[in-house]
Amino acid sequence: MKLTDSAQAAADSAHLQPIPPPVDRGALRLTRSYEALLRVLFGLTPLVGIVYLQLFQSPTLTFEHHLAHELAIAAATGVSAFVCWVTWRCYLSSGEPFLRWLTLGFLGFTLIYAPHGLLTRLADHNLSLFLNFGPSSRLVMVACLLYGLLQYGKPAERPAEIQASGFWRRWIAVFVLIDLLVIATAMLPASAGQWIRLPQEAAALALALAAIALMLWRRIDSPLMTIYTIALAFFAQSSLAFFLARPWNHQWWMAHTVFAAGFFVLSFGVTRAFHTTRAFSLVYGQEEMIRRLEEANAQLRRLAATDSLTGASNRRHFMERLAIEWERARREGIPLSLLAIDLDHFKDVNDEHGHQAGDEVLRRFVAEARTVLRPADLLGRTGGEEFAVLLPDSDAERATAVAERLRARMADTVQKVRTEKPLRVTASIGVASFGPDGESGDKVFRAADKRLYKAKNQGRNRVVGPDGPA
Ligand SMILES: Nc1nc2c(ncn2[C@@H]2O[C@H](COP(=O)(O)OP(=O)(O)OP(=O)(O)O)[C@@H](O)[C@H]2O)c(=O)[nH]1
Repeated sequence: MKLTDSAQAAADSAHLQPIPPPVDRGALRLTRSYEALLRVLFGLTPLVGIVYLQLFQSPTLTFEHHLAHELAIAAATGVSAFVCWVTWRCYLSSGEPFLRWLTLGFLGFTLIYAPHGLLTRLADHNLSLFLNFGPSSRLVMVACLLYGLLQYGKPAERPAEIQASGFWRRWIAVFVLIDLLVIATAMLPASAGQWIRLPQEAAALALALAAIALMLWRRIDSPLMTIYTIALAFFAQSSLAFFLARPWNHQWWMAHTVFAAGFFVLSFGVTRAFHTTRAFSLVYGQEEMIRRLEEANAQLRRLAATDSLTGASNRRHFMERLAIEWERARREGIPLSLLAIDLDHFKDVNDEHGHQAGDEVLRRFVAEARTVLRPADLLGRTGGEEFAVLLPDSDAERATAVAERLRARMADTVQKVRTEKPLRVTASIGVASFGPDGESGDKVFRAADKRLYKAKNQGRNRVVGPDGPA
């Protein structure tokens, strides 16, 4: 990647190490593939533990410890309530629709998961009442994460309006209703418990896999969304482990741990967003950041070089280019010429038709001039209604011919610029060349200006070159 001039200058002035030059394509492809593999391997790490326990755990080994479970669920609920609040703050700040659904996912999880801890002691009497809050909370959360993903990249919305519409209240009511539903279904015969728990676990697993597939399909790979995918992979594997587990056995505890790990990874992403842009889609990777900085730099340089009214080069940029082109012309022994242009009786346009009409005439002049000039020629606005053209690789004769074409184009152009009557604005042009008229930009400019005023004095709407009127 080439470091732009201004980025280089900024790096130099701050005594920073410049960005290293690009590495060869082969090495880049290899390291990128390895990085992709690392993500996959890291995302699938829990699977090793899950498969190991499935193959080798003793069916009689369990760890039934109610207090440990209560403490773990209390901590999980507390952390998820906190992360829900941070996500909500991000949403309020950025209005990113994705964050609305992420907040909702955490909110649903918190409200539905809490009774799972609170009712631990009932495990011996009604297993479903204790157990089934878990799969319901995971299913709700993953469904919100998937729906949020469908909202990813959509334009920001107004959080205050969403709040006023009763969105949050409605959903809190839905989550409380789900809690009541879990309680109601727990009253069914004990054998029904598994038929309620397992399909939910399977659905949570399927939705998490669908979300991962969607991420890959949409090729979303910003740093925070990579974290999001890894969290989804962990949630999917925790649902798998819960599916395979029996209450209190090691696979069951393993499933809790895998879910917690996914949760921690995701909440790390949330705090990253909170500390930076408060929008998941606006936290960029380093490579993208550098590309965006370079684009912004280029845009700034373009703006700094351009006259905002007409789009022609401004005086400063024109003079800079003049020095560069003159240096090149001298080195390579090629001709270089300059036109000094002034619109005729422009004051009258302003006085009779207004300043806005005058502005339009200036813009129109630049548009017309561009149709006459080559891409290599540089058109600059050097004053109010004064312009100049730098003509590389053109001697006085050729430059005079270009000037004449430009003059004729203006004289033939009838302008309809917010005026009742169409008007015609002509131009007077002075031509000078580097070498015959001087060896510096100043001298050549003065020569062209002198001829321009000669053109004015001779009646305007004409071109004066080194040999007199064209
Ligand atoms: N609309 C508009 N007018 C401008 C702008 N910059 C300068 N002018 C006007 O351009 C006019 C220049 O007038 P003069 O220098 O007297 O020249 P002129 O009327 O063109 O007469 P000659 O050059 O002698 O043909 C002034 O009225 C300025 O106010 C601009 O950006 N927009």
